[in-house]
Amino acid sequence: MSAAKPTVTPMMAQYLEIKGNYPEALLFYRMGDFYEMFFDDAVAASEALDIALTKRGKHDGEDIAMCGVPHHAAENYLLTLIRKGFRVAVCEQLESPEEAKKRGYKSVVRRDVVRLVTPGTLTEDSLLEARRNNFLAAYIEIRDVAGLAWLDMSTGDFRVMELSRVRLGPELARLSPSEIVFADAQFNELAPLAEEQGVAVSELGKASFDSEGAQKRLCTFFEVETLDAFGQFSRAEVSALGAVLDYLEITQKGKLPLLAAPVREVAGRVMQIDAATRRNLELTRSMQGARAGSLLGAIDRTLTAQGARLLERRVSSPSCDVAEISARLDAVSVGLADTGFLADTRDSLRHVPDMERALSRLGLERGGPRDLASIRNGLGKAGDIGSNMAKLELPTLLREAGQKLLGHDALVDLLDAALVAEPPLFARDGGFVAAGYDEELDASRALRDEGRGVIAKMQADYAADTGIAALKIKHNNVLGYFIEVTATHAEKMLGAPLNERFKHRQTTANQVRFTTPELNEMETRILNAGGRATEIELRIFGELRGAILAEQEAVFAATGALAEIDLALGLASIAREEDWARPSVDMSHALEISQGRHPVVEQALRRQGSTSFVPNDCVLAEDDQLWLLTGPNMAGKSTFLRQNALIAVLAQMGSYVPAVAARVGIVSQLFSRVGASDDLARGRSTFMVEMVETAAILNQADERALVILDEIGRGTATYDGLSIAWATLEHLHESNHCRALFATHYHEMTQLSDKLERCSNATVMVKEWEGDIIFLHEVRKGVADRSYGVQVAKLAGLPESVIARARVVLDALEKGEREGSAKAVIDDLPLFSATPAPAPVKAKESEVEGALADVFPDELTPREALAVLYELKAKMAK
Ligand SMILES: Nc1ncnc2c1ncn2[C@@H]1O[C@H](COP(=O)(O)OP(=O)(O)OP(=O)(O)O)[C@@H](O)[C@H]1O
Repeated sequence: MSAAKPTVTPMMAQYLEIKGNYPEALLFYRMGDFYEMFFDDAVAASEALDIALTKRGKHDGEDIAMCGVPHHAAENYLLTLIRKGFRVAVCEQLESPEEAKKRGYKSVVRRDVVRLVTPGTLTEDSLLEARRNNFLAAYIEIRDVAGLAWLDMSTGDFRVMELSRVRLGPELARLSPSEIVFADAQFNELAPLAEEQGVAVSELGKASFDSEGAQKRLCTFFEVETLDAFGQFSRAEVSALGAVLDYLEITQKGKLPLLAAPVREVAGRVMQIDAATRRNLELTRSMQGARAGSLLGAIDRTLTAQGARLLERRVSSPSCDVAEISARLDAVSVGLADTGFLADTRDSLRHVPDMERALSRLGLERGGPRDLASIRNGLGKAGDIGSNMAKLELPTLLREAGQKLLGHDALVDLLDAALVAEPPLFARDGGFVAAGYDEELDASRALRDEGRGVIAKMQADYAADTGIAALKIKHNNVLGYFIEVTATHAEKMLGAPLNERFKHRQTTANQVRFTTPELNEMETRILNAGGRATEIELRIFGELRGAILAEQEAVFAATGALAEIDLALGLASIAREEDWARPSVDMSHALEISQGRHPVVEQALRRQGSTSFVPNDCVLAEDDQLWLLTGPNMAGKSTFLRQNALIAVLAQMGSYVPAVAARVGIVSQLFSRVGASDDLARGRSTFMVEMVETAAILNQADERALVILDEIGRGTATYDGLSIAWATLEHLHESNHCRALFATHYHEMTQLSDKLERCSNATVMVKEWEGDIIFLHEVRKGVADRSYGVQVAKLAGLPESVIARARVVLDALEKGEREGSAKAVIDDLPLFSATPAPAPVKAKESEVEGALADVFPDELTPREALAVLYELKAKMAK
């Protein structure tokens, strides 16, 4: 007796075979109008998507878990799954069930995966953030050299650079790709580096990274004999570029997007900023991870998605090239000088859609009629902007950008003539080609619409002939057109003489359905006309798409130019709104900022309606490179430190800066560290993190570096901390020779300025008034007299008894220090409870308080209340 053979249905066999090729991904298996998932995929997806888990048949005697999502709503589900870290293999039906049946009664519909959806390979607007690039990267180490290539598939931007392992983290922080691909042999070692920064990791076999294969792949793709046409690439760079391309081939199943020729980025061309510094300075994300509250959020006045993406790239990668920076600044200055140009151009930019992404979807055969319309509208506006710019005297960057906007008239005219104003999303629905564009289409549409009119007339005639007023002609996908009456009229319709004319088709619970030969004939005519219309529209869609793709390079150039113009004018707008100044950028070692402000804090203070921001100077020069900043807590030390770093970033990205004047000698590396910030996620103690980060600075900072250190050393015991801070400052001065701003609470360190010739002291001023402190937020050369920590604690609402006790302990400690033995004095201190609470310092009653004491609000009329308010305000002003 043989054991019952496990039965696998042909469909399940097909499923298992396809799934076997994509073990890492969830398989979306198309069945009719649904994508179904089975087995473990179903369990994982139902949990991630919060949808019902059901069963379908058995496999090896076990129930098969199943869940599904409707095909038309798949994008939303895909988004959720990708966000939750899944990859999804989309498996479609490649033929209709009828076609399958022709091959034999039991044939299963042919299916295969048409696309592997991963975080780095998205192109749909609904799956992407419009204002951010979505990069896919590949990294490979070949001996001591590594190559990093990255690509935004939705815009076609393709870049590569050579680097060493230590630079991988900082570069990932700069680019923040969504996904990175490593070679399988290096995967385990490298994946944690990327995952630490929230980048999804994927692996590819050795062959994908093989430099010879990669070279061939790239040449074939770009249709060139050798890559030299694009520049000189090292082996590692070619490998990384080739791997990106291979990953696209694998995930897109051969349908490759439009890619710009690869551009080599040279190390040293942009300011190096590591991950911790980016976080700390909140360049593109605030500490909470949002765009709002970051430098990027505060300065973004761009109006197009492509402009916003360019802005983020610029903020992330400030330039080190003086000529490039000046060219960008020239462009911004035009926007400030010519307000008419600024306003007109920005009005047009407001209507420019995301052409970059529309173009890449069209390239991938994923586009729809709206993408055609985006190109039409975008190029149309581009033409307006371009011809306006052609009339003006403009600096090089804007002049060249303006030229790229022109010359698209033929394409715009074609699209204008062919498309309706607001086309539908999907080509298959038809209705996007404008009337009058194609004669045959117009004729088919007329026939189809006429047919619909004839049906309406038929319904009226049948109702009259049968005497059944409620008779209707309806349509569904199963029966096509049919005549429907309620069950109450069934007898009449089924009996003579009507049964001669009306053929019964279906009886449902409440209705009976019929047809007639005339109706059948009409239906065929309508279907043919409708089908023909759709066919023609799809053909026209293909032609329009072809016409756009034939000019893809010029269209890409136009989108790039629009981004550049939008960015320059966006920066001009913020400079105007916030009264910023044009920085002078040169190759000196200066950082001279006159009346600088912190762009984000200044805006926040204004929003809160509190005091206005106090501007401050910072003058670092060849002979005064290090400022040691002391001052009470809350005085504004951190704000001052950061604002100077941000001004350097802004200046070098080509923006005006929040200051009255600024001179920035190119900063090649920017470091910013704050003492004792927690990094529990990485499992390192606070102090350890602080030291690891400080070590990185001391080992790397060169003469062009700008280093911002905020209370380094505070994470450990006082004397250890002081010693480390001391030695760090000495090292910066003696070995790194870089510019640095160093904030500390260790007043002992202020003596260092006597010893270190290029180091000086600065302090943030406060005023003491009747036992309280008033923050002036003014930075001056000199030394803070003390910390005022106790006063700040009082402001924070520490209990009065604790404040009093702290004062006593502080006095004793200071006295001990003066007398050389803190311990002896502390031993003499009476215990907490024994300390008599000193009488609270009674502040003198102010004039306003005196006047207020005499006011009884309940007895005032509104007018009197207003008068009192004016009076009080006048007293305050005295
Ligand atoms: N120049 C300024 N003008 C107006 N307000 C300021 C200025 N600088 C700082 N502030 C305000 O003071 C607050 C404290 O500033 P900041 O955190 O820089 O102080 P700090 O000296 O670094 O304090 P701590 O030593 O406690 O870290 C800020 O949140 C800001 O609202």
